[in-house]
Amino acid sequence: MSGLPVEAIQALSDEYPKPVDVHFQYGTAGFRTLGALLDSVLFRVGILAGLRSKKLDGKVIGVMVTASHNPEPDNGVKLVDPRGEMLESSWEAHATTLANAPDTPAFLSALESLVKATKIDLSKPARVVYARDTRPSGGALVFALENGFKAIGVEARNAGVTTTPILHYLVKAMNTKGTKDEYGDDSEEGYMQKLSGAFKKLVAGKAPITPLLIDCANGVGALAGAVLAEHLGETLPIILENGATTTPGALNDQCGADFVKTQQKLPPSLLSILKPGQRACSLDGDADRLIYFYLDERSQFHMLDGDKIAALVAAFIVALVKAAGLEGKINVGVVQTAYANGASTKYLVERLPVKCVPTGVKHLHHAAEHYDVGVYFEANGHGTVLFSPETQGKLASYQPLTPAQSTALGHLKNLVQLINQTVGDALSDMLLVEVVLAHKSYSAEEWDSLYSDKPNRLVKVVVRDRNIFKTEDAERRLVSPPGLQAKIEELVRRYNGGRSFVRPSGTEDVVRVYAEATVKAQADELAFRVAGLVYDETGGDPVKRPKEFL
Ligand SMILES: CC(=O)N[C@H]1[C@@H](OP(=O)(O)O)O[C@H](CO)[C@@H](O)[C@@H]1O
Ligand SMILES: [Mg+2]
Repeated sequence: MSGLPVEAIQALSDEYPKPVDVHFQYGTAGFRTLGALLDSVLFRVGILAGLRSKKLDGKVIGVMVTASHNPEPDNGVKLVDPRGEMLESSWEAHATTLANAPDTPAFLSALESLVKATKIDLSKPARVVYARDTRPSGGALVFALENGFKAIGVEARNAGVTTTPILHYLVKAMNTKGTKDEYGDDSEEGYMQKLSGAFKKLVAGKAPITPLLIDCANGVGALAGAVLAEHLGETLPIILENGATTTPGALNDQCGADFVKTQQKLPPSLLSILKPGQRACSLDGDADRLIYFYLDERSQFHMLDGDKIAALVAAFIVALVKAAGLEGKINVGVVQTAYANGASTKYLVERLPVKCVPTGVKHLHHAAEHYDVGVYFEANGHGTVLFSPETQGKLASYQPLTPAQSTALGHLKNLVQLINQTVGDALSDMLLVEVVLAHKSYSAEEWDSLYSDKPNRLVKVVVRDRNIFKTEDAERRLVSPPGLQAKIEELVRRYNGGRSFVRPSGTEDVVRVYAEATVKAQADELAFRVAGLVYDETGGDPVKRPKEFL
């Protein structure tokens, strides 16, 4: 026997039976499904988090209970590793195995195997910090999680109802506390002070900033946003809309970053509120995604997505590095996915190194770590800027030669404080955007004019088995089913400025088709042609063929 507290686990585990006929999978976003199905998963994740901490010598592990931009009845849970990054991938498989054990004896034996296989010393301490978003199912799920902690013996800290990025911040702050690399005070107040303090220094002496409207997706971003607004005071006047509400079903409904990005339109609740020319942004349900937008003088809606944020920010940092006299000593690079708008990629490659990686924050984050300063954003608004430890060291020891160099160096150092180094963070990214706009005296419209988005269309195709779809070249080409890629290319050639790719979703049981063309109607047509091709070539039922497919 490995020394697991079998009796304690057994007694509690019987209270959380695994629902039959449900297969759980720890995917890119952790476990995510209907909140009502997740009790057993949360209990088991409580134990898993304890074991992960023991494995890492008692370092603090984070647990976040959220389903992000999903509809309100969904919920989910993901683990955060000690530096504030996402769970190591080999443990994703362990999580899946534990969650699917059919009953308590099977669960116990899966635990025994895990402890043995990963050589966990159970006498080590276990420390975890956990939080949840505003979903109604969150309270009961946290209770199940806490029972998991109890069963294995975890020193657990409840961070309450907060954003995903704040939870990541807390994990890193707790693990670096008292060291020379202390990330910040390990409290929400510490997070607020760190961000607002850096922001105030960065905009000192700039023209007053006009009010920014924030659509909080009726979620937890409203709570953190209100605290942040107090810290910022007049330096950034904030108007919070779609705040945390108890209205059932309101979360992410007709609002939030995912709504704006996928619908490419204004949340209806802002129709009578947003004025032409005013800057606005949307957060998602756990405040780790950010999309900006504005109405022009004809009240036309314009969206500034993750690609536009990357372009704005990367160019700004490159200019600062140059102004500080660090050109050639600190290299800035950008990481995107195939979903990045072709116009953004064109804009960026003319200015700095750009890498394309498979979808999923994990891939972007790791690739960004290879640059001195790595800017990464998914088109959907999730991203951040990473300053490597060596770069931070260089900034600390560098001796500027002129006052102008000294000013630029100061800005770079403050950016390191402003930008969440653990994960994409809508509030931190929003402050970053506001800093750049203030420095460049840009309106939203001027920012938008850096480049014009190519018209594009994203379509979902329900197929018999999405596992037959295999890709290469950062998901831009299909290698399986055989022959399909050549047919897609044949279609793409017929469209002016055409680009299209097909990949299986990692979060939904669908295949996604993306298409771009010079003209919007052509982008739509190409997307629906490729969708039709994919459907027909993989045995889609002609009777159920969606009528918009061409
Ligand atoms: C086209 C798209 O937006 N895909 C999203 C979506 O992944 P899929 O694998 O495409 O389902 O969810 C991921 C997790 O939230 C996010 O990282 C990604 O950008
Ligand atoms: Mg999110």
